[in-house]
Order: sequence, then structure tokens, then C-alpha cells
Amino acid sequence: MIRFESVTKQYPDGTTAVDDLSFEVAEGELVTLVGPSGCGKTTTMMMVNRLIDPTRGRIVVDGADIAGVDPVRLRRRIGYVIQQTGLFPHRTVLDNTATVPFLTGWKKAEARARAAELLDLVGLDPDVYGPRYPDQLSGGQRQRVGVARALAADPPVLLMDEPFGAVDPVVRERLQKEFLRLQATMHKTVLLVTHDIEEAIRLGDRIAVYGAGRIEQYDTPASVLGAPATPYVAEFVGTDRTLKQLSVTGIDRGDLERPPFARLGEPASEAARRLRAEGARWAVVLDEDGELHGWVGAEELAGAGGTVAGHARRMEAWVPFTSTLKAAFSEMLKHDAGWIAVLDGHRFLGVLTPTKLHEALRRTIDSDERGVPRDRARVDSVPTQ
Ligand SMILES: Nc1ncnc2c1ncn2[C@@H]1O[C@H](COP(=O)(O)OP(=O)(O)OP(=O)(O)O)[C@@H](O)[C@H]1O
Repeated sequence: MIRFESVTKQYPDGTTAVDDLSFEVAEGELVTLVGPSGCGKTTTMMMVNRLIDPTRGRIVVDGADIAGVDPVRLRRRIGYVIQQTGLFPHRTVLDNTATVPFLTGWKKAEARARAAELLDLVGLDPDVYGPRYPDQLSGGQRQRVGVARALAADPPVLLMDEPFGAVDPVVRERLQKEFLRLQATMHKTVLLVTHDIEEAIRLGDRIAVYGAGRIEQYDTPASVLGAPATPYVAEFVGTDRTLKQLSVTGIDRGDLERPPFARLGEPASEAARRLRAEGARWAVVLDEDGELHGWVGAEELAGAGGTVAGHARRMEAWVPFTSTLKAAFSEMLKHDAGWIAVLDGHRFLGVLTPTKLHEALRRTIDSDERGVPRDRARVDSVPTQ
């Protein structure tokens, strides 16, 4: 969707901001550009909508070399969100959001109706916030209006320059989450500039790590964290990258344990006998379709009548199989649980224990230190006590 081919930008004073840059962003992909101040991220981004033209090389958007595309027409297909949001102070929030539809000749009422829809989409009630002026909003709300405005013409491409930079960390995280939720339905092709490696990891399908004027590594978050291409990248992503890695490492089926289980409709006495024979203190309770219902303690079943259903407790601590290890770990902490269930849809796959989480974490450290691919690294079981 966006392709840089050996692009160099030299400013008139001789500064080379970007040096022989080549990379490609696929349609629907969210790519984060991350690096220290002055390394050329903003210059890269502004060349995509021709606010800046390259000195050498070419940039292809949607199959066309943009050097031959009229900048105004190009920008209609490319939404642009900047840190200071660039809202017009004397226009209401609703009219700010409707700016592009106004400019492209929509009828006023239609443009405003579209703007109201978009405000709603980014979590601002149009009846409450639409009539306000930008200085009557909080920083986070202004940032949301900036995103809504960039989406107004439904552009296939979005450029975002530190879009969540001007707000405190708590609001920032909320905006990031909201944006990811939106992106999961919109599938825009997004280039997002940040100097925060955490943000780059959290948001990016792929990350371009910049050194001065060049990309040092262009890869998925898991690869950038797990196998930094150069010492510079390793230092930039930080020494605590093993912990960050938890947030990009998925659950491995091999890490799941299958604890003893009982069926909801099974007589309690039968289940008690089976658990005793297996020496189990508790069991996962599944319904007739293999879906997770909850759990039951062996002691509660001992000498009890009726079916397992009468004694089972609901299980709150569970995560979908598609979760990251970090999500699994935080669910475990939240419920103060010794293990959590892992589900595929409603189907019960197994449980993840702290020991197995620890093993998964050790594996990532192991593969980092020895340069062994993570899926082939093995560690012995680690006792919990
Ligand atoms: N108009 C200009 N004239 C001369 N040099 C410029 C101009 N704009 C940017 N530069 C220089 O080009 C280099 C790259 O700047 P750019 O704004 O692309 O970096 P950045 O990575 O986005 O930085 P930041 O994170 O601080 O925004 C810097 O050395 C900067 O000083």
C-alpha cells in the first residue's frame, strides 16, 4: 500500500534527515516508526502526503508514484493526525470534525451528520461535545477529535504523528486501547510516529526502529524484542525487554496442563471416587459439550449427593487462547488464582499455572542469551516451592 524505494531527504541547509530508506507497509497494516528525537521519523511521514518531497528515490502509494499525484487529491485519501491536533480554535468541535467533508463539497447537514457519527465512534457524545470549542475540552478529548477529523473522509491511509503524546500516561493508555479497537474494525493502513518504545510495541503490527536517518530494524514487535538486529536496537528497546516480551508472546498449547475434570451431570459420589483415586484435590467442571463451567473441590464432593452441578463453583479466571502471556498473568493476579483456564471460543483447552508461565518466560530469556530460536529453546520444569 505504501512503498519507500531508496528515499533520501536532504534539507536545503545540508541536513540529511532520511538516508536511502526502503520499506513497505501492507494494506491494513499498522506500522510504528520509533526512534530518538531528530532521527527522521516526521520527515518520513510528511513525505507520504507530500508536505515534504524527497530529494532522491520514490514513494508509491496504492500503486502510483506520488510524485505524479496532485498533493490536494493525495491528501484526501490520507488522514493526518498530529500531536497538537491542529484544531481550529474558533470552530465548534462538530465543525472541526466536518472540516474535510466541508472542503470536499458535502452539503453542510450531511457533513455534520457524518461528523456526529465519528465523534460517537471515538467515544465523544456529539450532543454534549459537538457544540463546544476546542479549549473547552480536555487534552485527551481534543486528541479524540483529532482522530475523528482525520477519519471524516474515510481515507484508506492514516498518518499519525505522536497522536497520543500530549496526554498523561493513564489517558494515553486508554486512547491507545480505543484506537486499537477502532483499527480492528477499520483496517486502515497506518503509519504512526512515536518515540516511546512501549507505545510502538503495543500498537504496531510491525515496528521500524530508526537510527539517525535510517531504519535499523523493521520487524514484528516479537522479533524486535526477541532478536534485536543490532546492539543499537538492543539498547533502544531496553534491558527489561524480556518482561516486555510477555506482552507480545502468545500462549503455547504445549504449556497448557490438563487437570482432572468432572462433568456437570455426573453423580457427585462417582466424581468424588475418581478424584480420590487420582489423588486430586480439585477438578475442572465441564458441561456436556466440553465447555467450561467452573471447578469443584474434592472435599466438597466427598459424601455429597446429587450431581456435580450442585457443588460446582463458577470459574472467573480465564483467558482466550489468543491472549498474550502478559494478559494471562494479569488475569491470574486479578483473581488471585493459582491457575487460569484457557478457552478456544467456549471450548476448554487446559489451564495455565504460574510454573508454566515461568517456564515460558525462562524460554524467552534462554533463547535471547543463546541466540536459539524461541520455539526450539527448552527448559526443565521449575518447581514452585
Ligand atoms: N526544515 C528543515 N530544515 C533543516 N533541517 C530539518 C528541517 N526539518 C527537520 N530537519 C532536521 O532533520 C532531522 C530529522 O528531523 P525529523 O523532524 O524528521 O525527526 P523526528 O525523528 O521526527 O524527530 P522528533 O522525534 O524530535 O520529532 C533533524 O536533524 C532535524 O533537525
